[in-house]
Amino acid sequence: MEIAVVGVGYVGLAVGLIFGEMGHQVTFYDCDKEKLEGLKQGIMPLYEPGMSELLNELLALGRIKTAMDEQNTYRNKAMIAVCVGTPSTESGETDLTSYWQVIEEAAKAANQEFILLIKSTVPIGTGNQTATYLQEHAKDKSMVVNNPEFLSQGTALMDMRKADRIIIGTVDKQAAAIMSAFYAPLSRPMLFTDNLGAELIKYGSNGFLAVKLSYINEIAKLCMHYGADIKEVAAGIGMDHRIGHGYMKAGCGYGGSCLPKDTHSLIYQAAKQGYELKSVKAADAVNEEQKLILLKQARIQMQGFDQKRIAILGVAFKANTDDLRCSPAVLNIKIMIAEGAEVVVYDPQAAAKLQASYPLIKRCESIEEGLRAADACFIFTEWESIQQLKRKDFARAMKQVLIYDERHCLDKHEFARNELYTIG
Ligand SMILES: NC(=O)c1ccc[n+]([C@@H]2O[C@H](COP(=O)([O-])OP(=O)(O)OC[C@H]3O[C@@H](n4cnc5c(N)ncnc54)[C@H](O)[C@@H]3O)[C@@H](O)[C@H]2O)c1
Ligand SMILES: O=c1ccn([C@@H]2O[C@H](COP(=O)(O)OP(=O)(O)O[C@H]3O[C@H](CO)[C@@H](O)[C@H](O)[C@H]3O)[C@@H](O)[C@H]2O)c(=O)[nH]1
Repeated sequence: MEIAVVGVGYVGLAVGLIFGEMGHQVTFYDCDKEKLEGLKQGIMPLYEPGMSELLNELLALGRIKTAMDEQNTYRNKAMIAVCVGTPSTESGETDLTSYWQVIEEAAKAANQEFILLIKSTVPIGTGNQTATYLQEHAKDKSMVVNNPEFLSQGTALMDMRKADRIIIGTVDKQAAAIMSAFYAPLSRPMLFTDNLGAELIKYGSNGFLAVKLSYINEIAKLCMHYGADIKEVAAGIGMDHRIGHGYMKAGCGYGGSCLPKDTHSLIYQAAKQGYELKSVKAADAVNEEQKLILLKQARIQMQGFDQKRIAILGVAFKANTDDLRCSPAVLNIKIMIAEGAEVVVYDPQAAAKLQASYPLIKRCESIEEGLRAADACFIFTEWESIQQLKRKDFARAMKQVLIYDERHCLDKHEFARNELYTIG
């Protein structure tokens, strides 16, 4: 099938590369032409494990093209996958400017029947509005399918190949049949629903994950009070098959481009229906507090951050990505700098991006260099190389062993009580 993938961010690239791997002809398009120029030469605009290799493999097979204009993007395509960003505004409302721009362009330029595949996360009702718009502006040419994406950054390709479920949201029987055949080679469970159902499944899933994580984070705070170990407590709770072990790692809360944005959007959308979504609001409030628990503790223990050298290990919002969007590390670093700290950052993928936005930050090429002569160390991202660290690695480099491990990376049994602090 000839497919256009519009928006080459974390989702667009994963979608395009997996569709290419499935044997389809993929044309990438983005308003950022630099990204497209790079892609053409096999250069990834972002870091995601396995993508660079797959891109170059598919380029060599001739399955990937890039288009520099709308005509080459939308003409002669049987499917148009919309993967542009849908950020939330201050109020929580979703900004759909990019999304509608793509729909309008597609309606104008498409010259044959196509499936409009909505991969971007869009507010409930957007699929139906899109169908109405395309009915008027691309008559008899289009079928709208909400096919929300559930990949997580860092494992994007595998999450698509081994998806827990593929949701096909459409009222068009022909489109449902096409999508069923399209995804059949992946042999994953499929659920067919209408557009509204698919949109609610996407927001409902992220809302649920946020609630689950904030719940275990609150139990972690109780553990702090009692002196219990949250890792053991979470393991025991998760052994109940109705609860499970996923999304049970307590720490400095959820960041990234999705959970914060999608929970805010869900709360906003519910409020517009006159409904207060109390559980998700509570999860959001817990998450806000969670990000600063250890900073507040450190501020007291260190008698302020002024003129203290603080080593930061990991700034990405999670391991195996270079993404800094809503990263708890960034918020903490900004506060430390404002309070006079000298901040030294190590992150194998995201440090350069951070330094570009905050030139006051010193970037290190190695963990050892970051820890050298530090008064304290904060761990914000569970990179493999950070999880492997031992007490001696800190002891030989730092002024003293004082670690705030926001992600439970280290083995607490190696450290004295006043050397290592965690949330729970
Ligand atoms: N990142 C994730 O893990 C993830 C997972 C599932 C769903 N989603 C959803 O997928 C969508 C994309 O997320 P992302 O993280 O890939 O975003 P991103 O910011 O990484 O990428 C979006 C891309 O769209 C491009 N773009 C913006 N406006 C455009 C336009 N008018 N025409 C062409 N290109 C345009 C941008 O230049 C950018 O390259 C969002 O709706 C998000 O909520 C994201
Ligand atoms: O047990 C856990 C799991 C996650 N997190 C944090 O939660 C945030 C989000 O993590 P994760 O869900 O793994 O990453 P995302 O790439 O943001 O993926 C989420 O958001 C995507 C966009 O909607 C969805 O597609 C995915 O299903 C959903 O997991 C990160 O800050 C993690 O550190 C924890 O603190 N503890």
